[in-house]
Amino acid sequence: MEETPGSLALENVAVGALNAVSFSVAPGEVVCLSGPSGVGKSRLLRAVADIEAHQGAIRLAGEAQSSMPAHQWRRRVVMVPADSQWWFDTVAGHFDGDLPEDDLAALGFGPEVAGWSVSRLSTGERQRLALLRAMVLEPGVLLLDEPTSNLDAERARATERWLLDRIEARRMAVLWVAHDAEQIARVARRHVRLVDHGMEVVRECD
Ligand SMILES: Nc1ncnc2c1ncn2[C@@H]1O[C@H](COP(=O)(O)OP(=O)(O)OP(=O)(O)O)[C@@H](O)[C@H]1O
Repeated sequence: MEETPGSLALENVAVGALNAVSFSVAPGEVVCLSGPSGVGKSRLLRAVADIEAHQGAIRLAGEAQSSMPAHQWRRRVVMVPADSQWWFDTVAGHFDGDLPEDDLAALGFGPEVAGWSVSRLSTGERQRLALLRAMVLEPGVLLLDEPTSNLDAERARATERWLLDRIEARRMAVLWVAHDAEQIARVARRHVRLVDHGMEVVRECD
């Protein structure tokens, strides 16, 4: 398999009912993952994040997941699940240091959001703040599980632009689960569709 230096590579990964999933994602590239409900998209992301048991090889910049302590892998490979978890009372408690104001503004927040109680956040607010929380960690790989699913169309487009801008600037390799064909066409040049027990590459441009 062709592998760009620094890329995320999956080779014959098997998790749950999925088998033989092989592809790679270059730094700064977004690859979309789609497929019917229950096919295993979230489980595949969890396998890449090293939080779900799986078979096959997963490498980042040539280093195997299996050769690295999990906490070290998870510093470099960060997942934003569809339902984010929050542990502290306030938004600020989940960030080291100040929340970056330009990112907050791009996501539709003012600086006061830092002091907000997590319990008051709407689903869409939680979703956007979970994306920011992951982004400020500056991982090498970002795993996004339907990152705009709880947002209205206008906010979804603004969040999508912010994500693409930061992904390109920080050269992250990104796996992005999406259902909307128009969003997939906007954000990714490559699209991997998971099907019963495996995968097919739907679209690949140079
Ligand atoms: N820990 C687990 N053990 C056994 N089966 C599981 C586990 N987690 C998920 N599953 C099952 O594996 C299948 C794939 O789940 P997954 O959450 O990856 O689907 P998905 O493709 O992300 O679906 P959706 O689009 O609905 O979110 C489902 O049938 C689910 O019930």
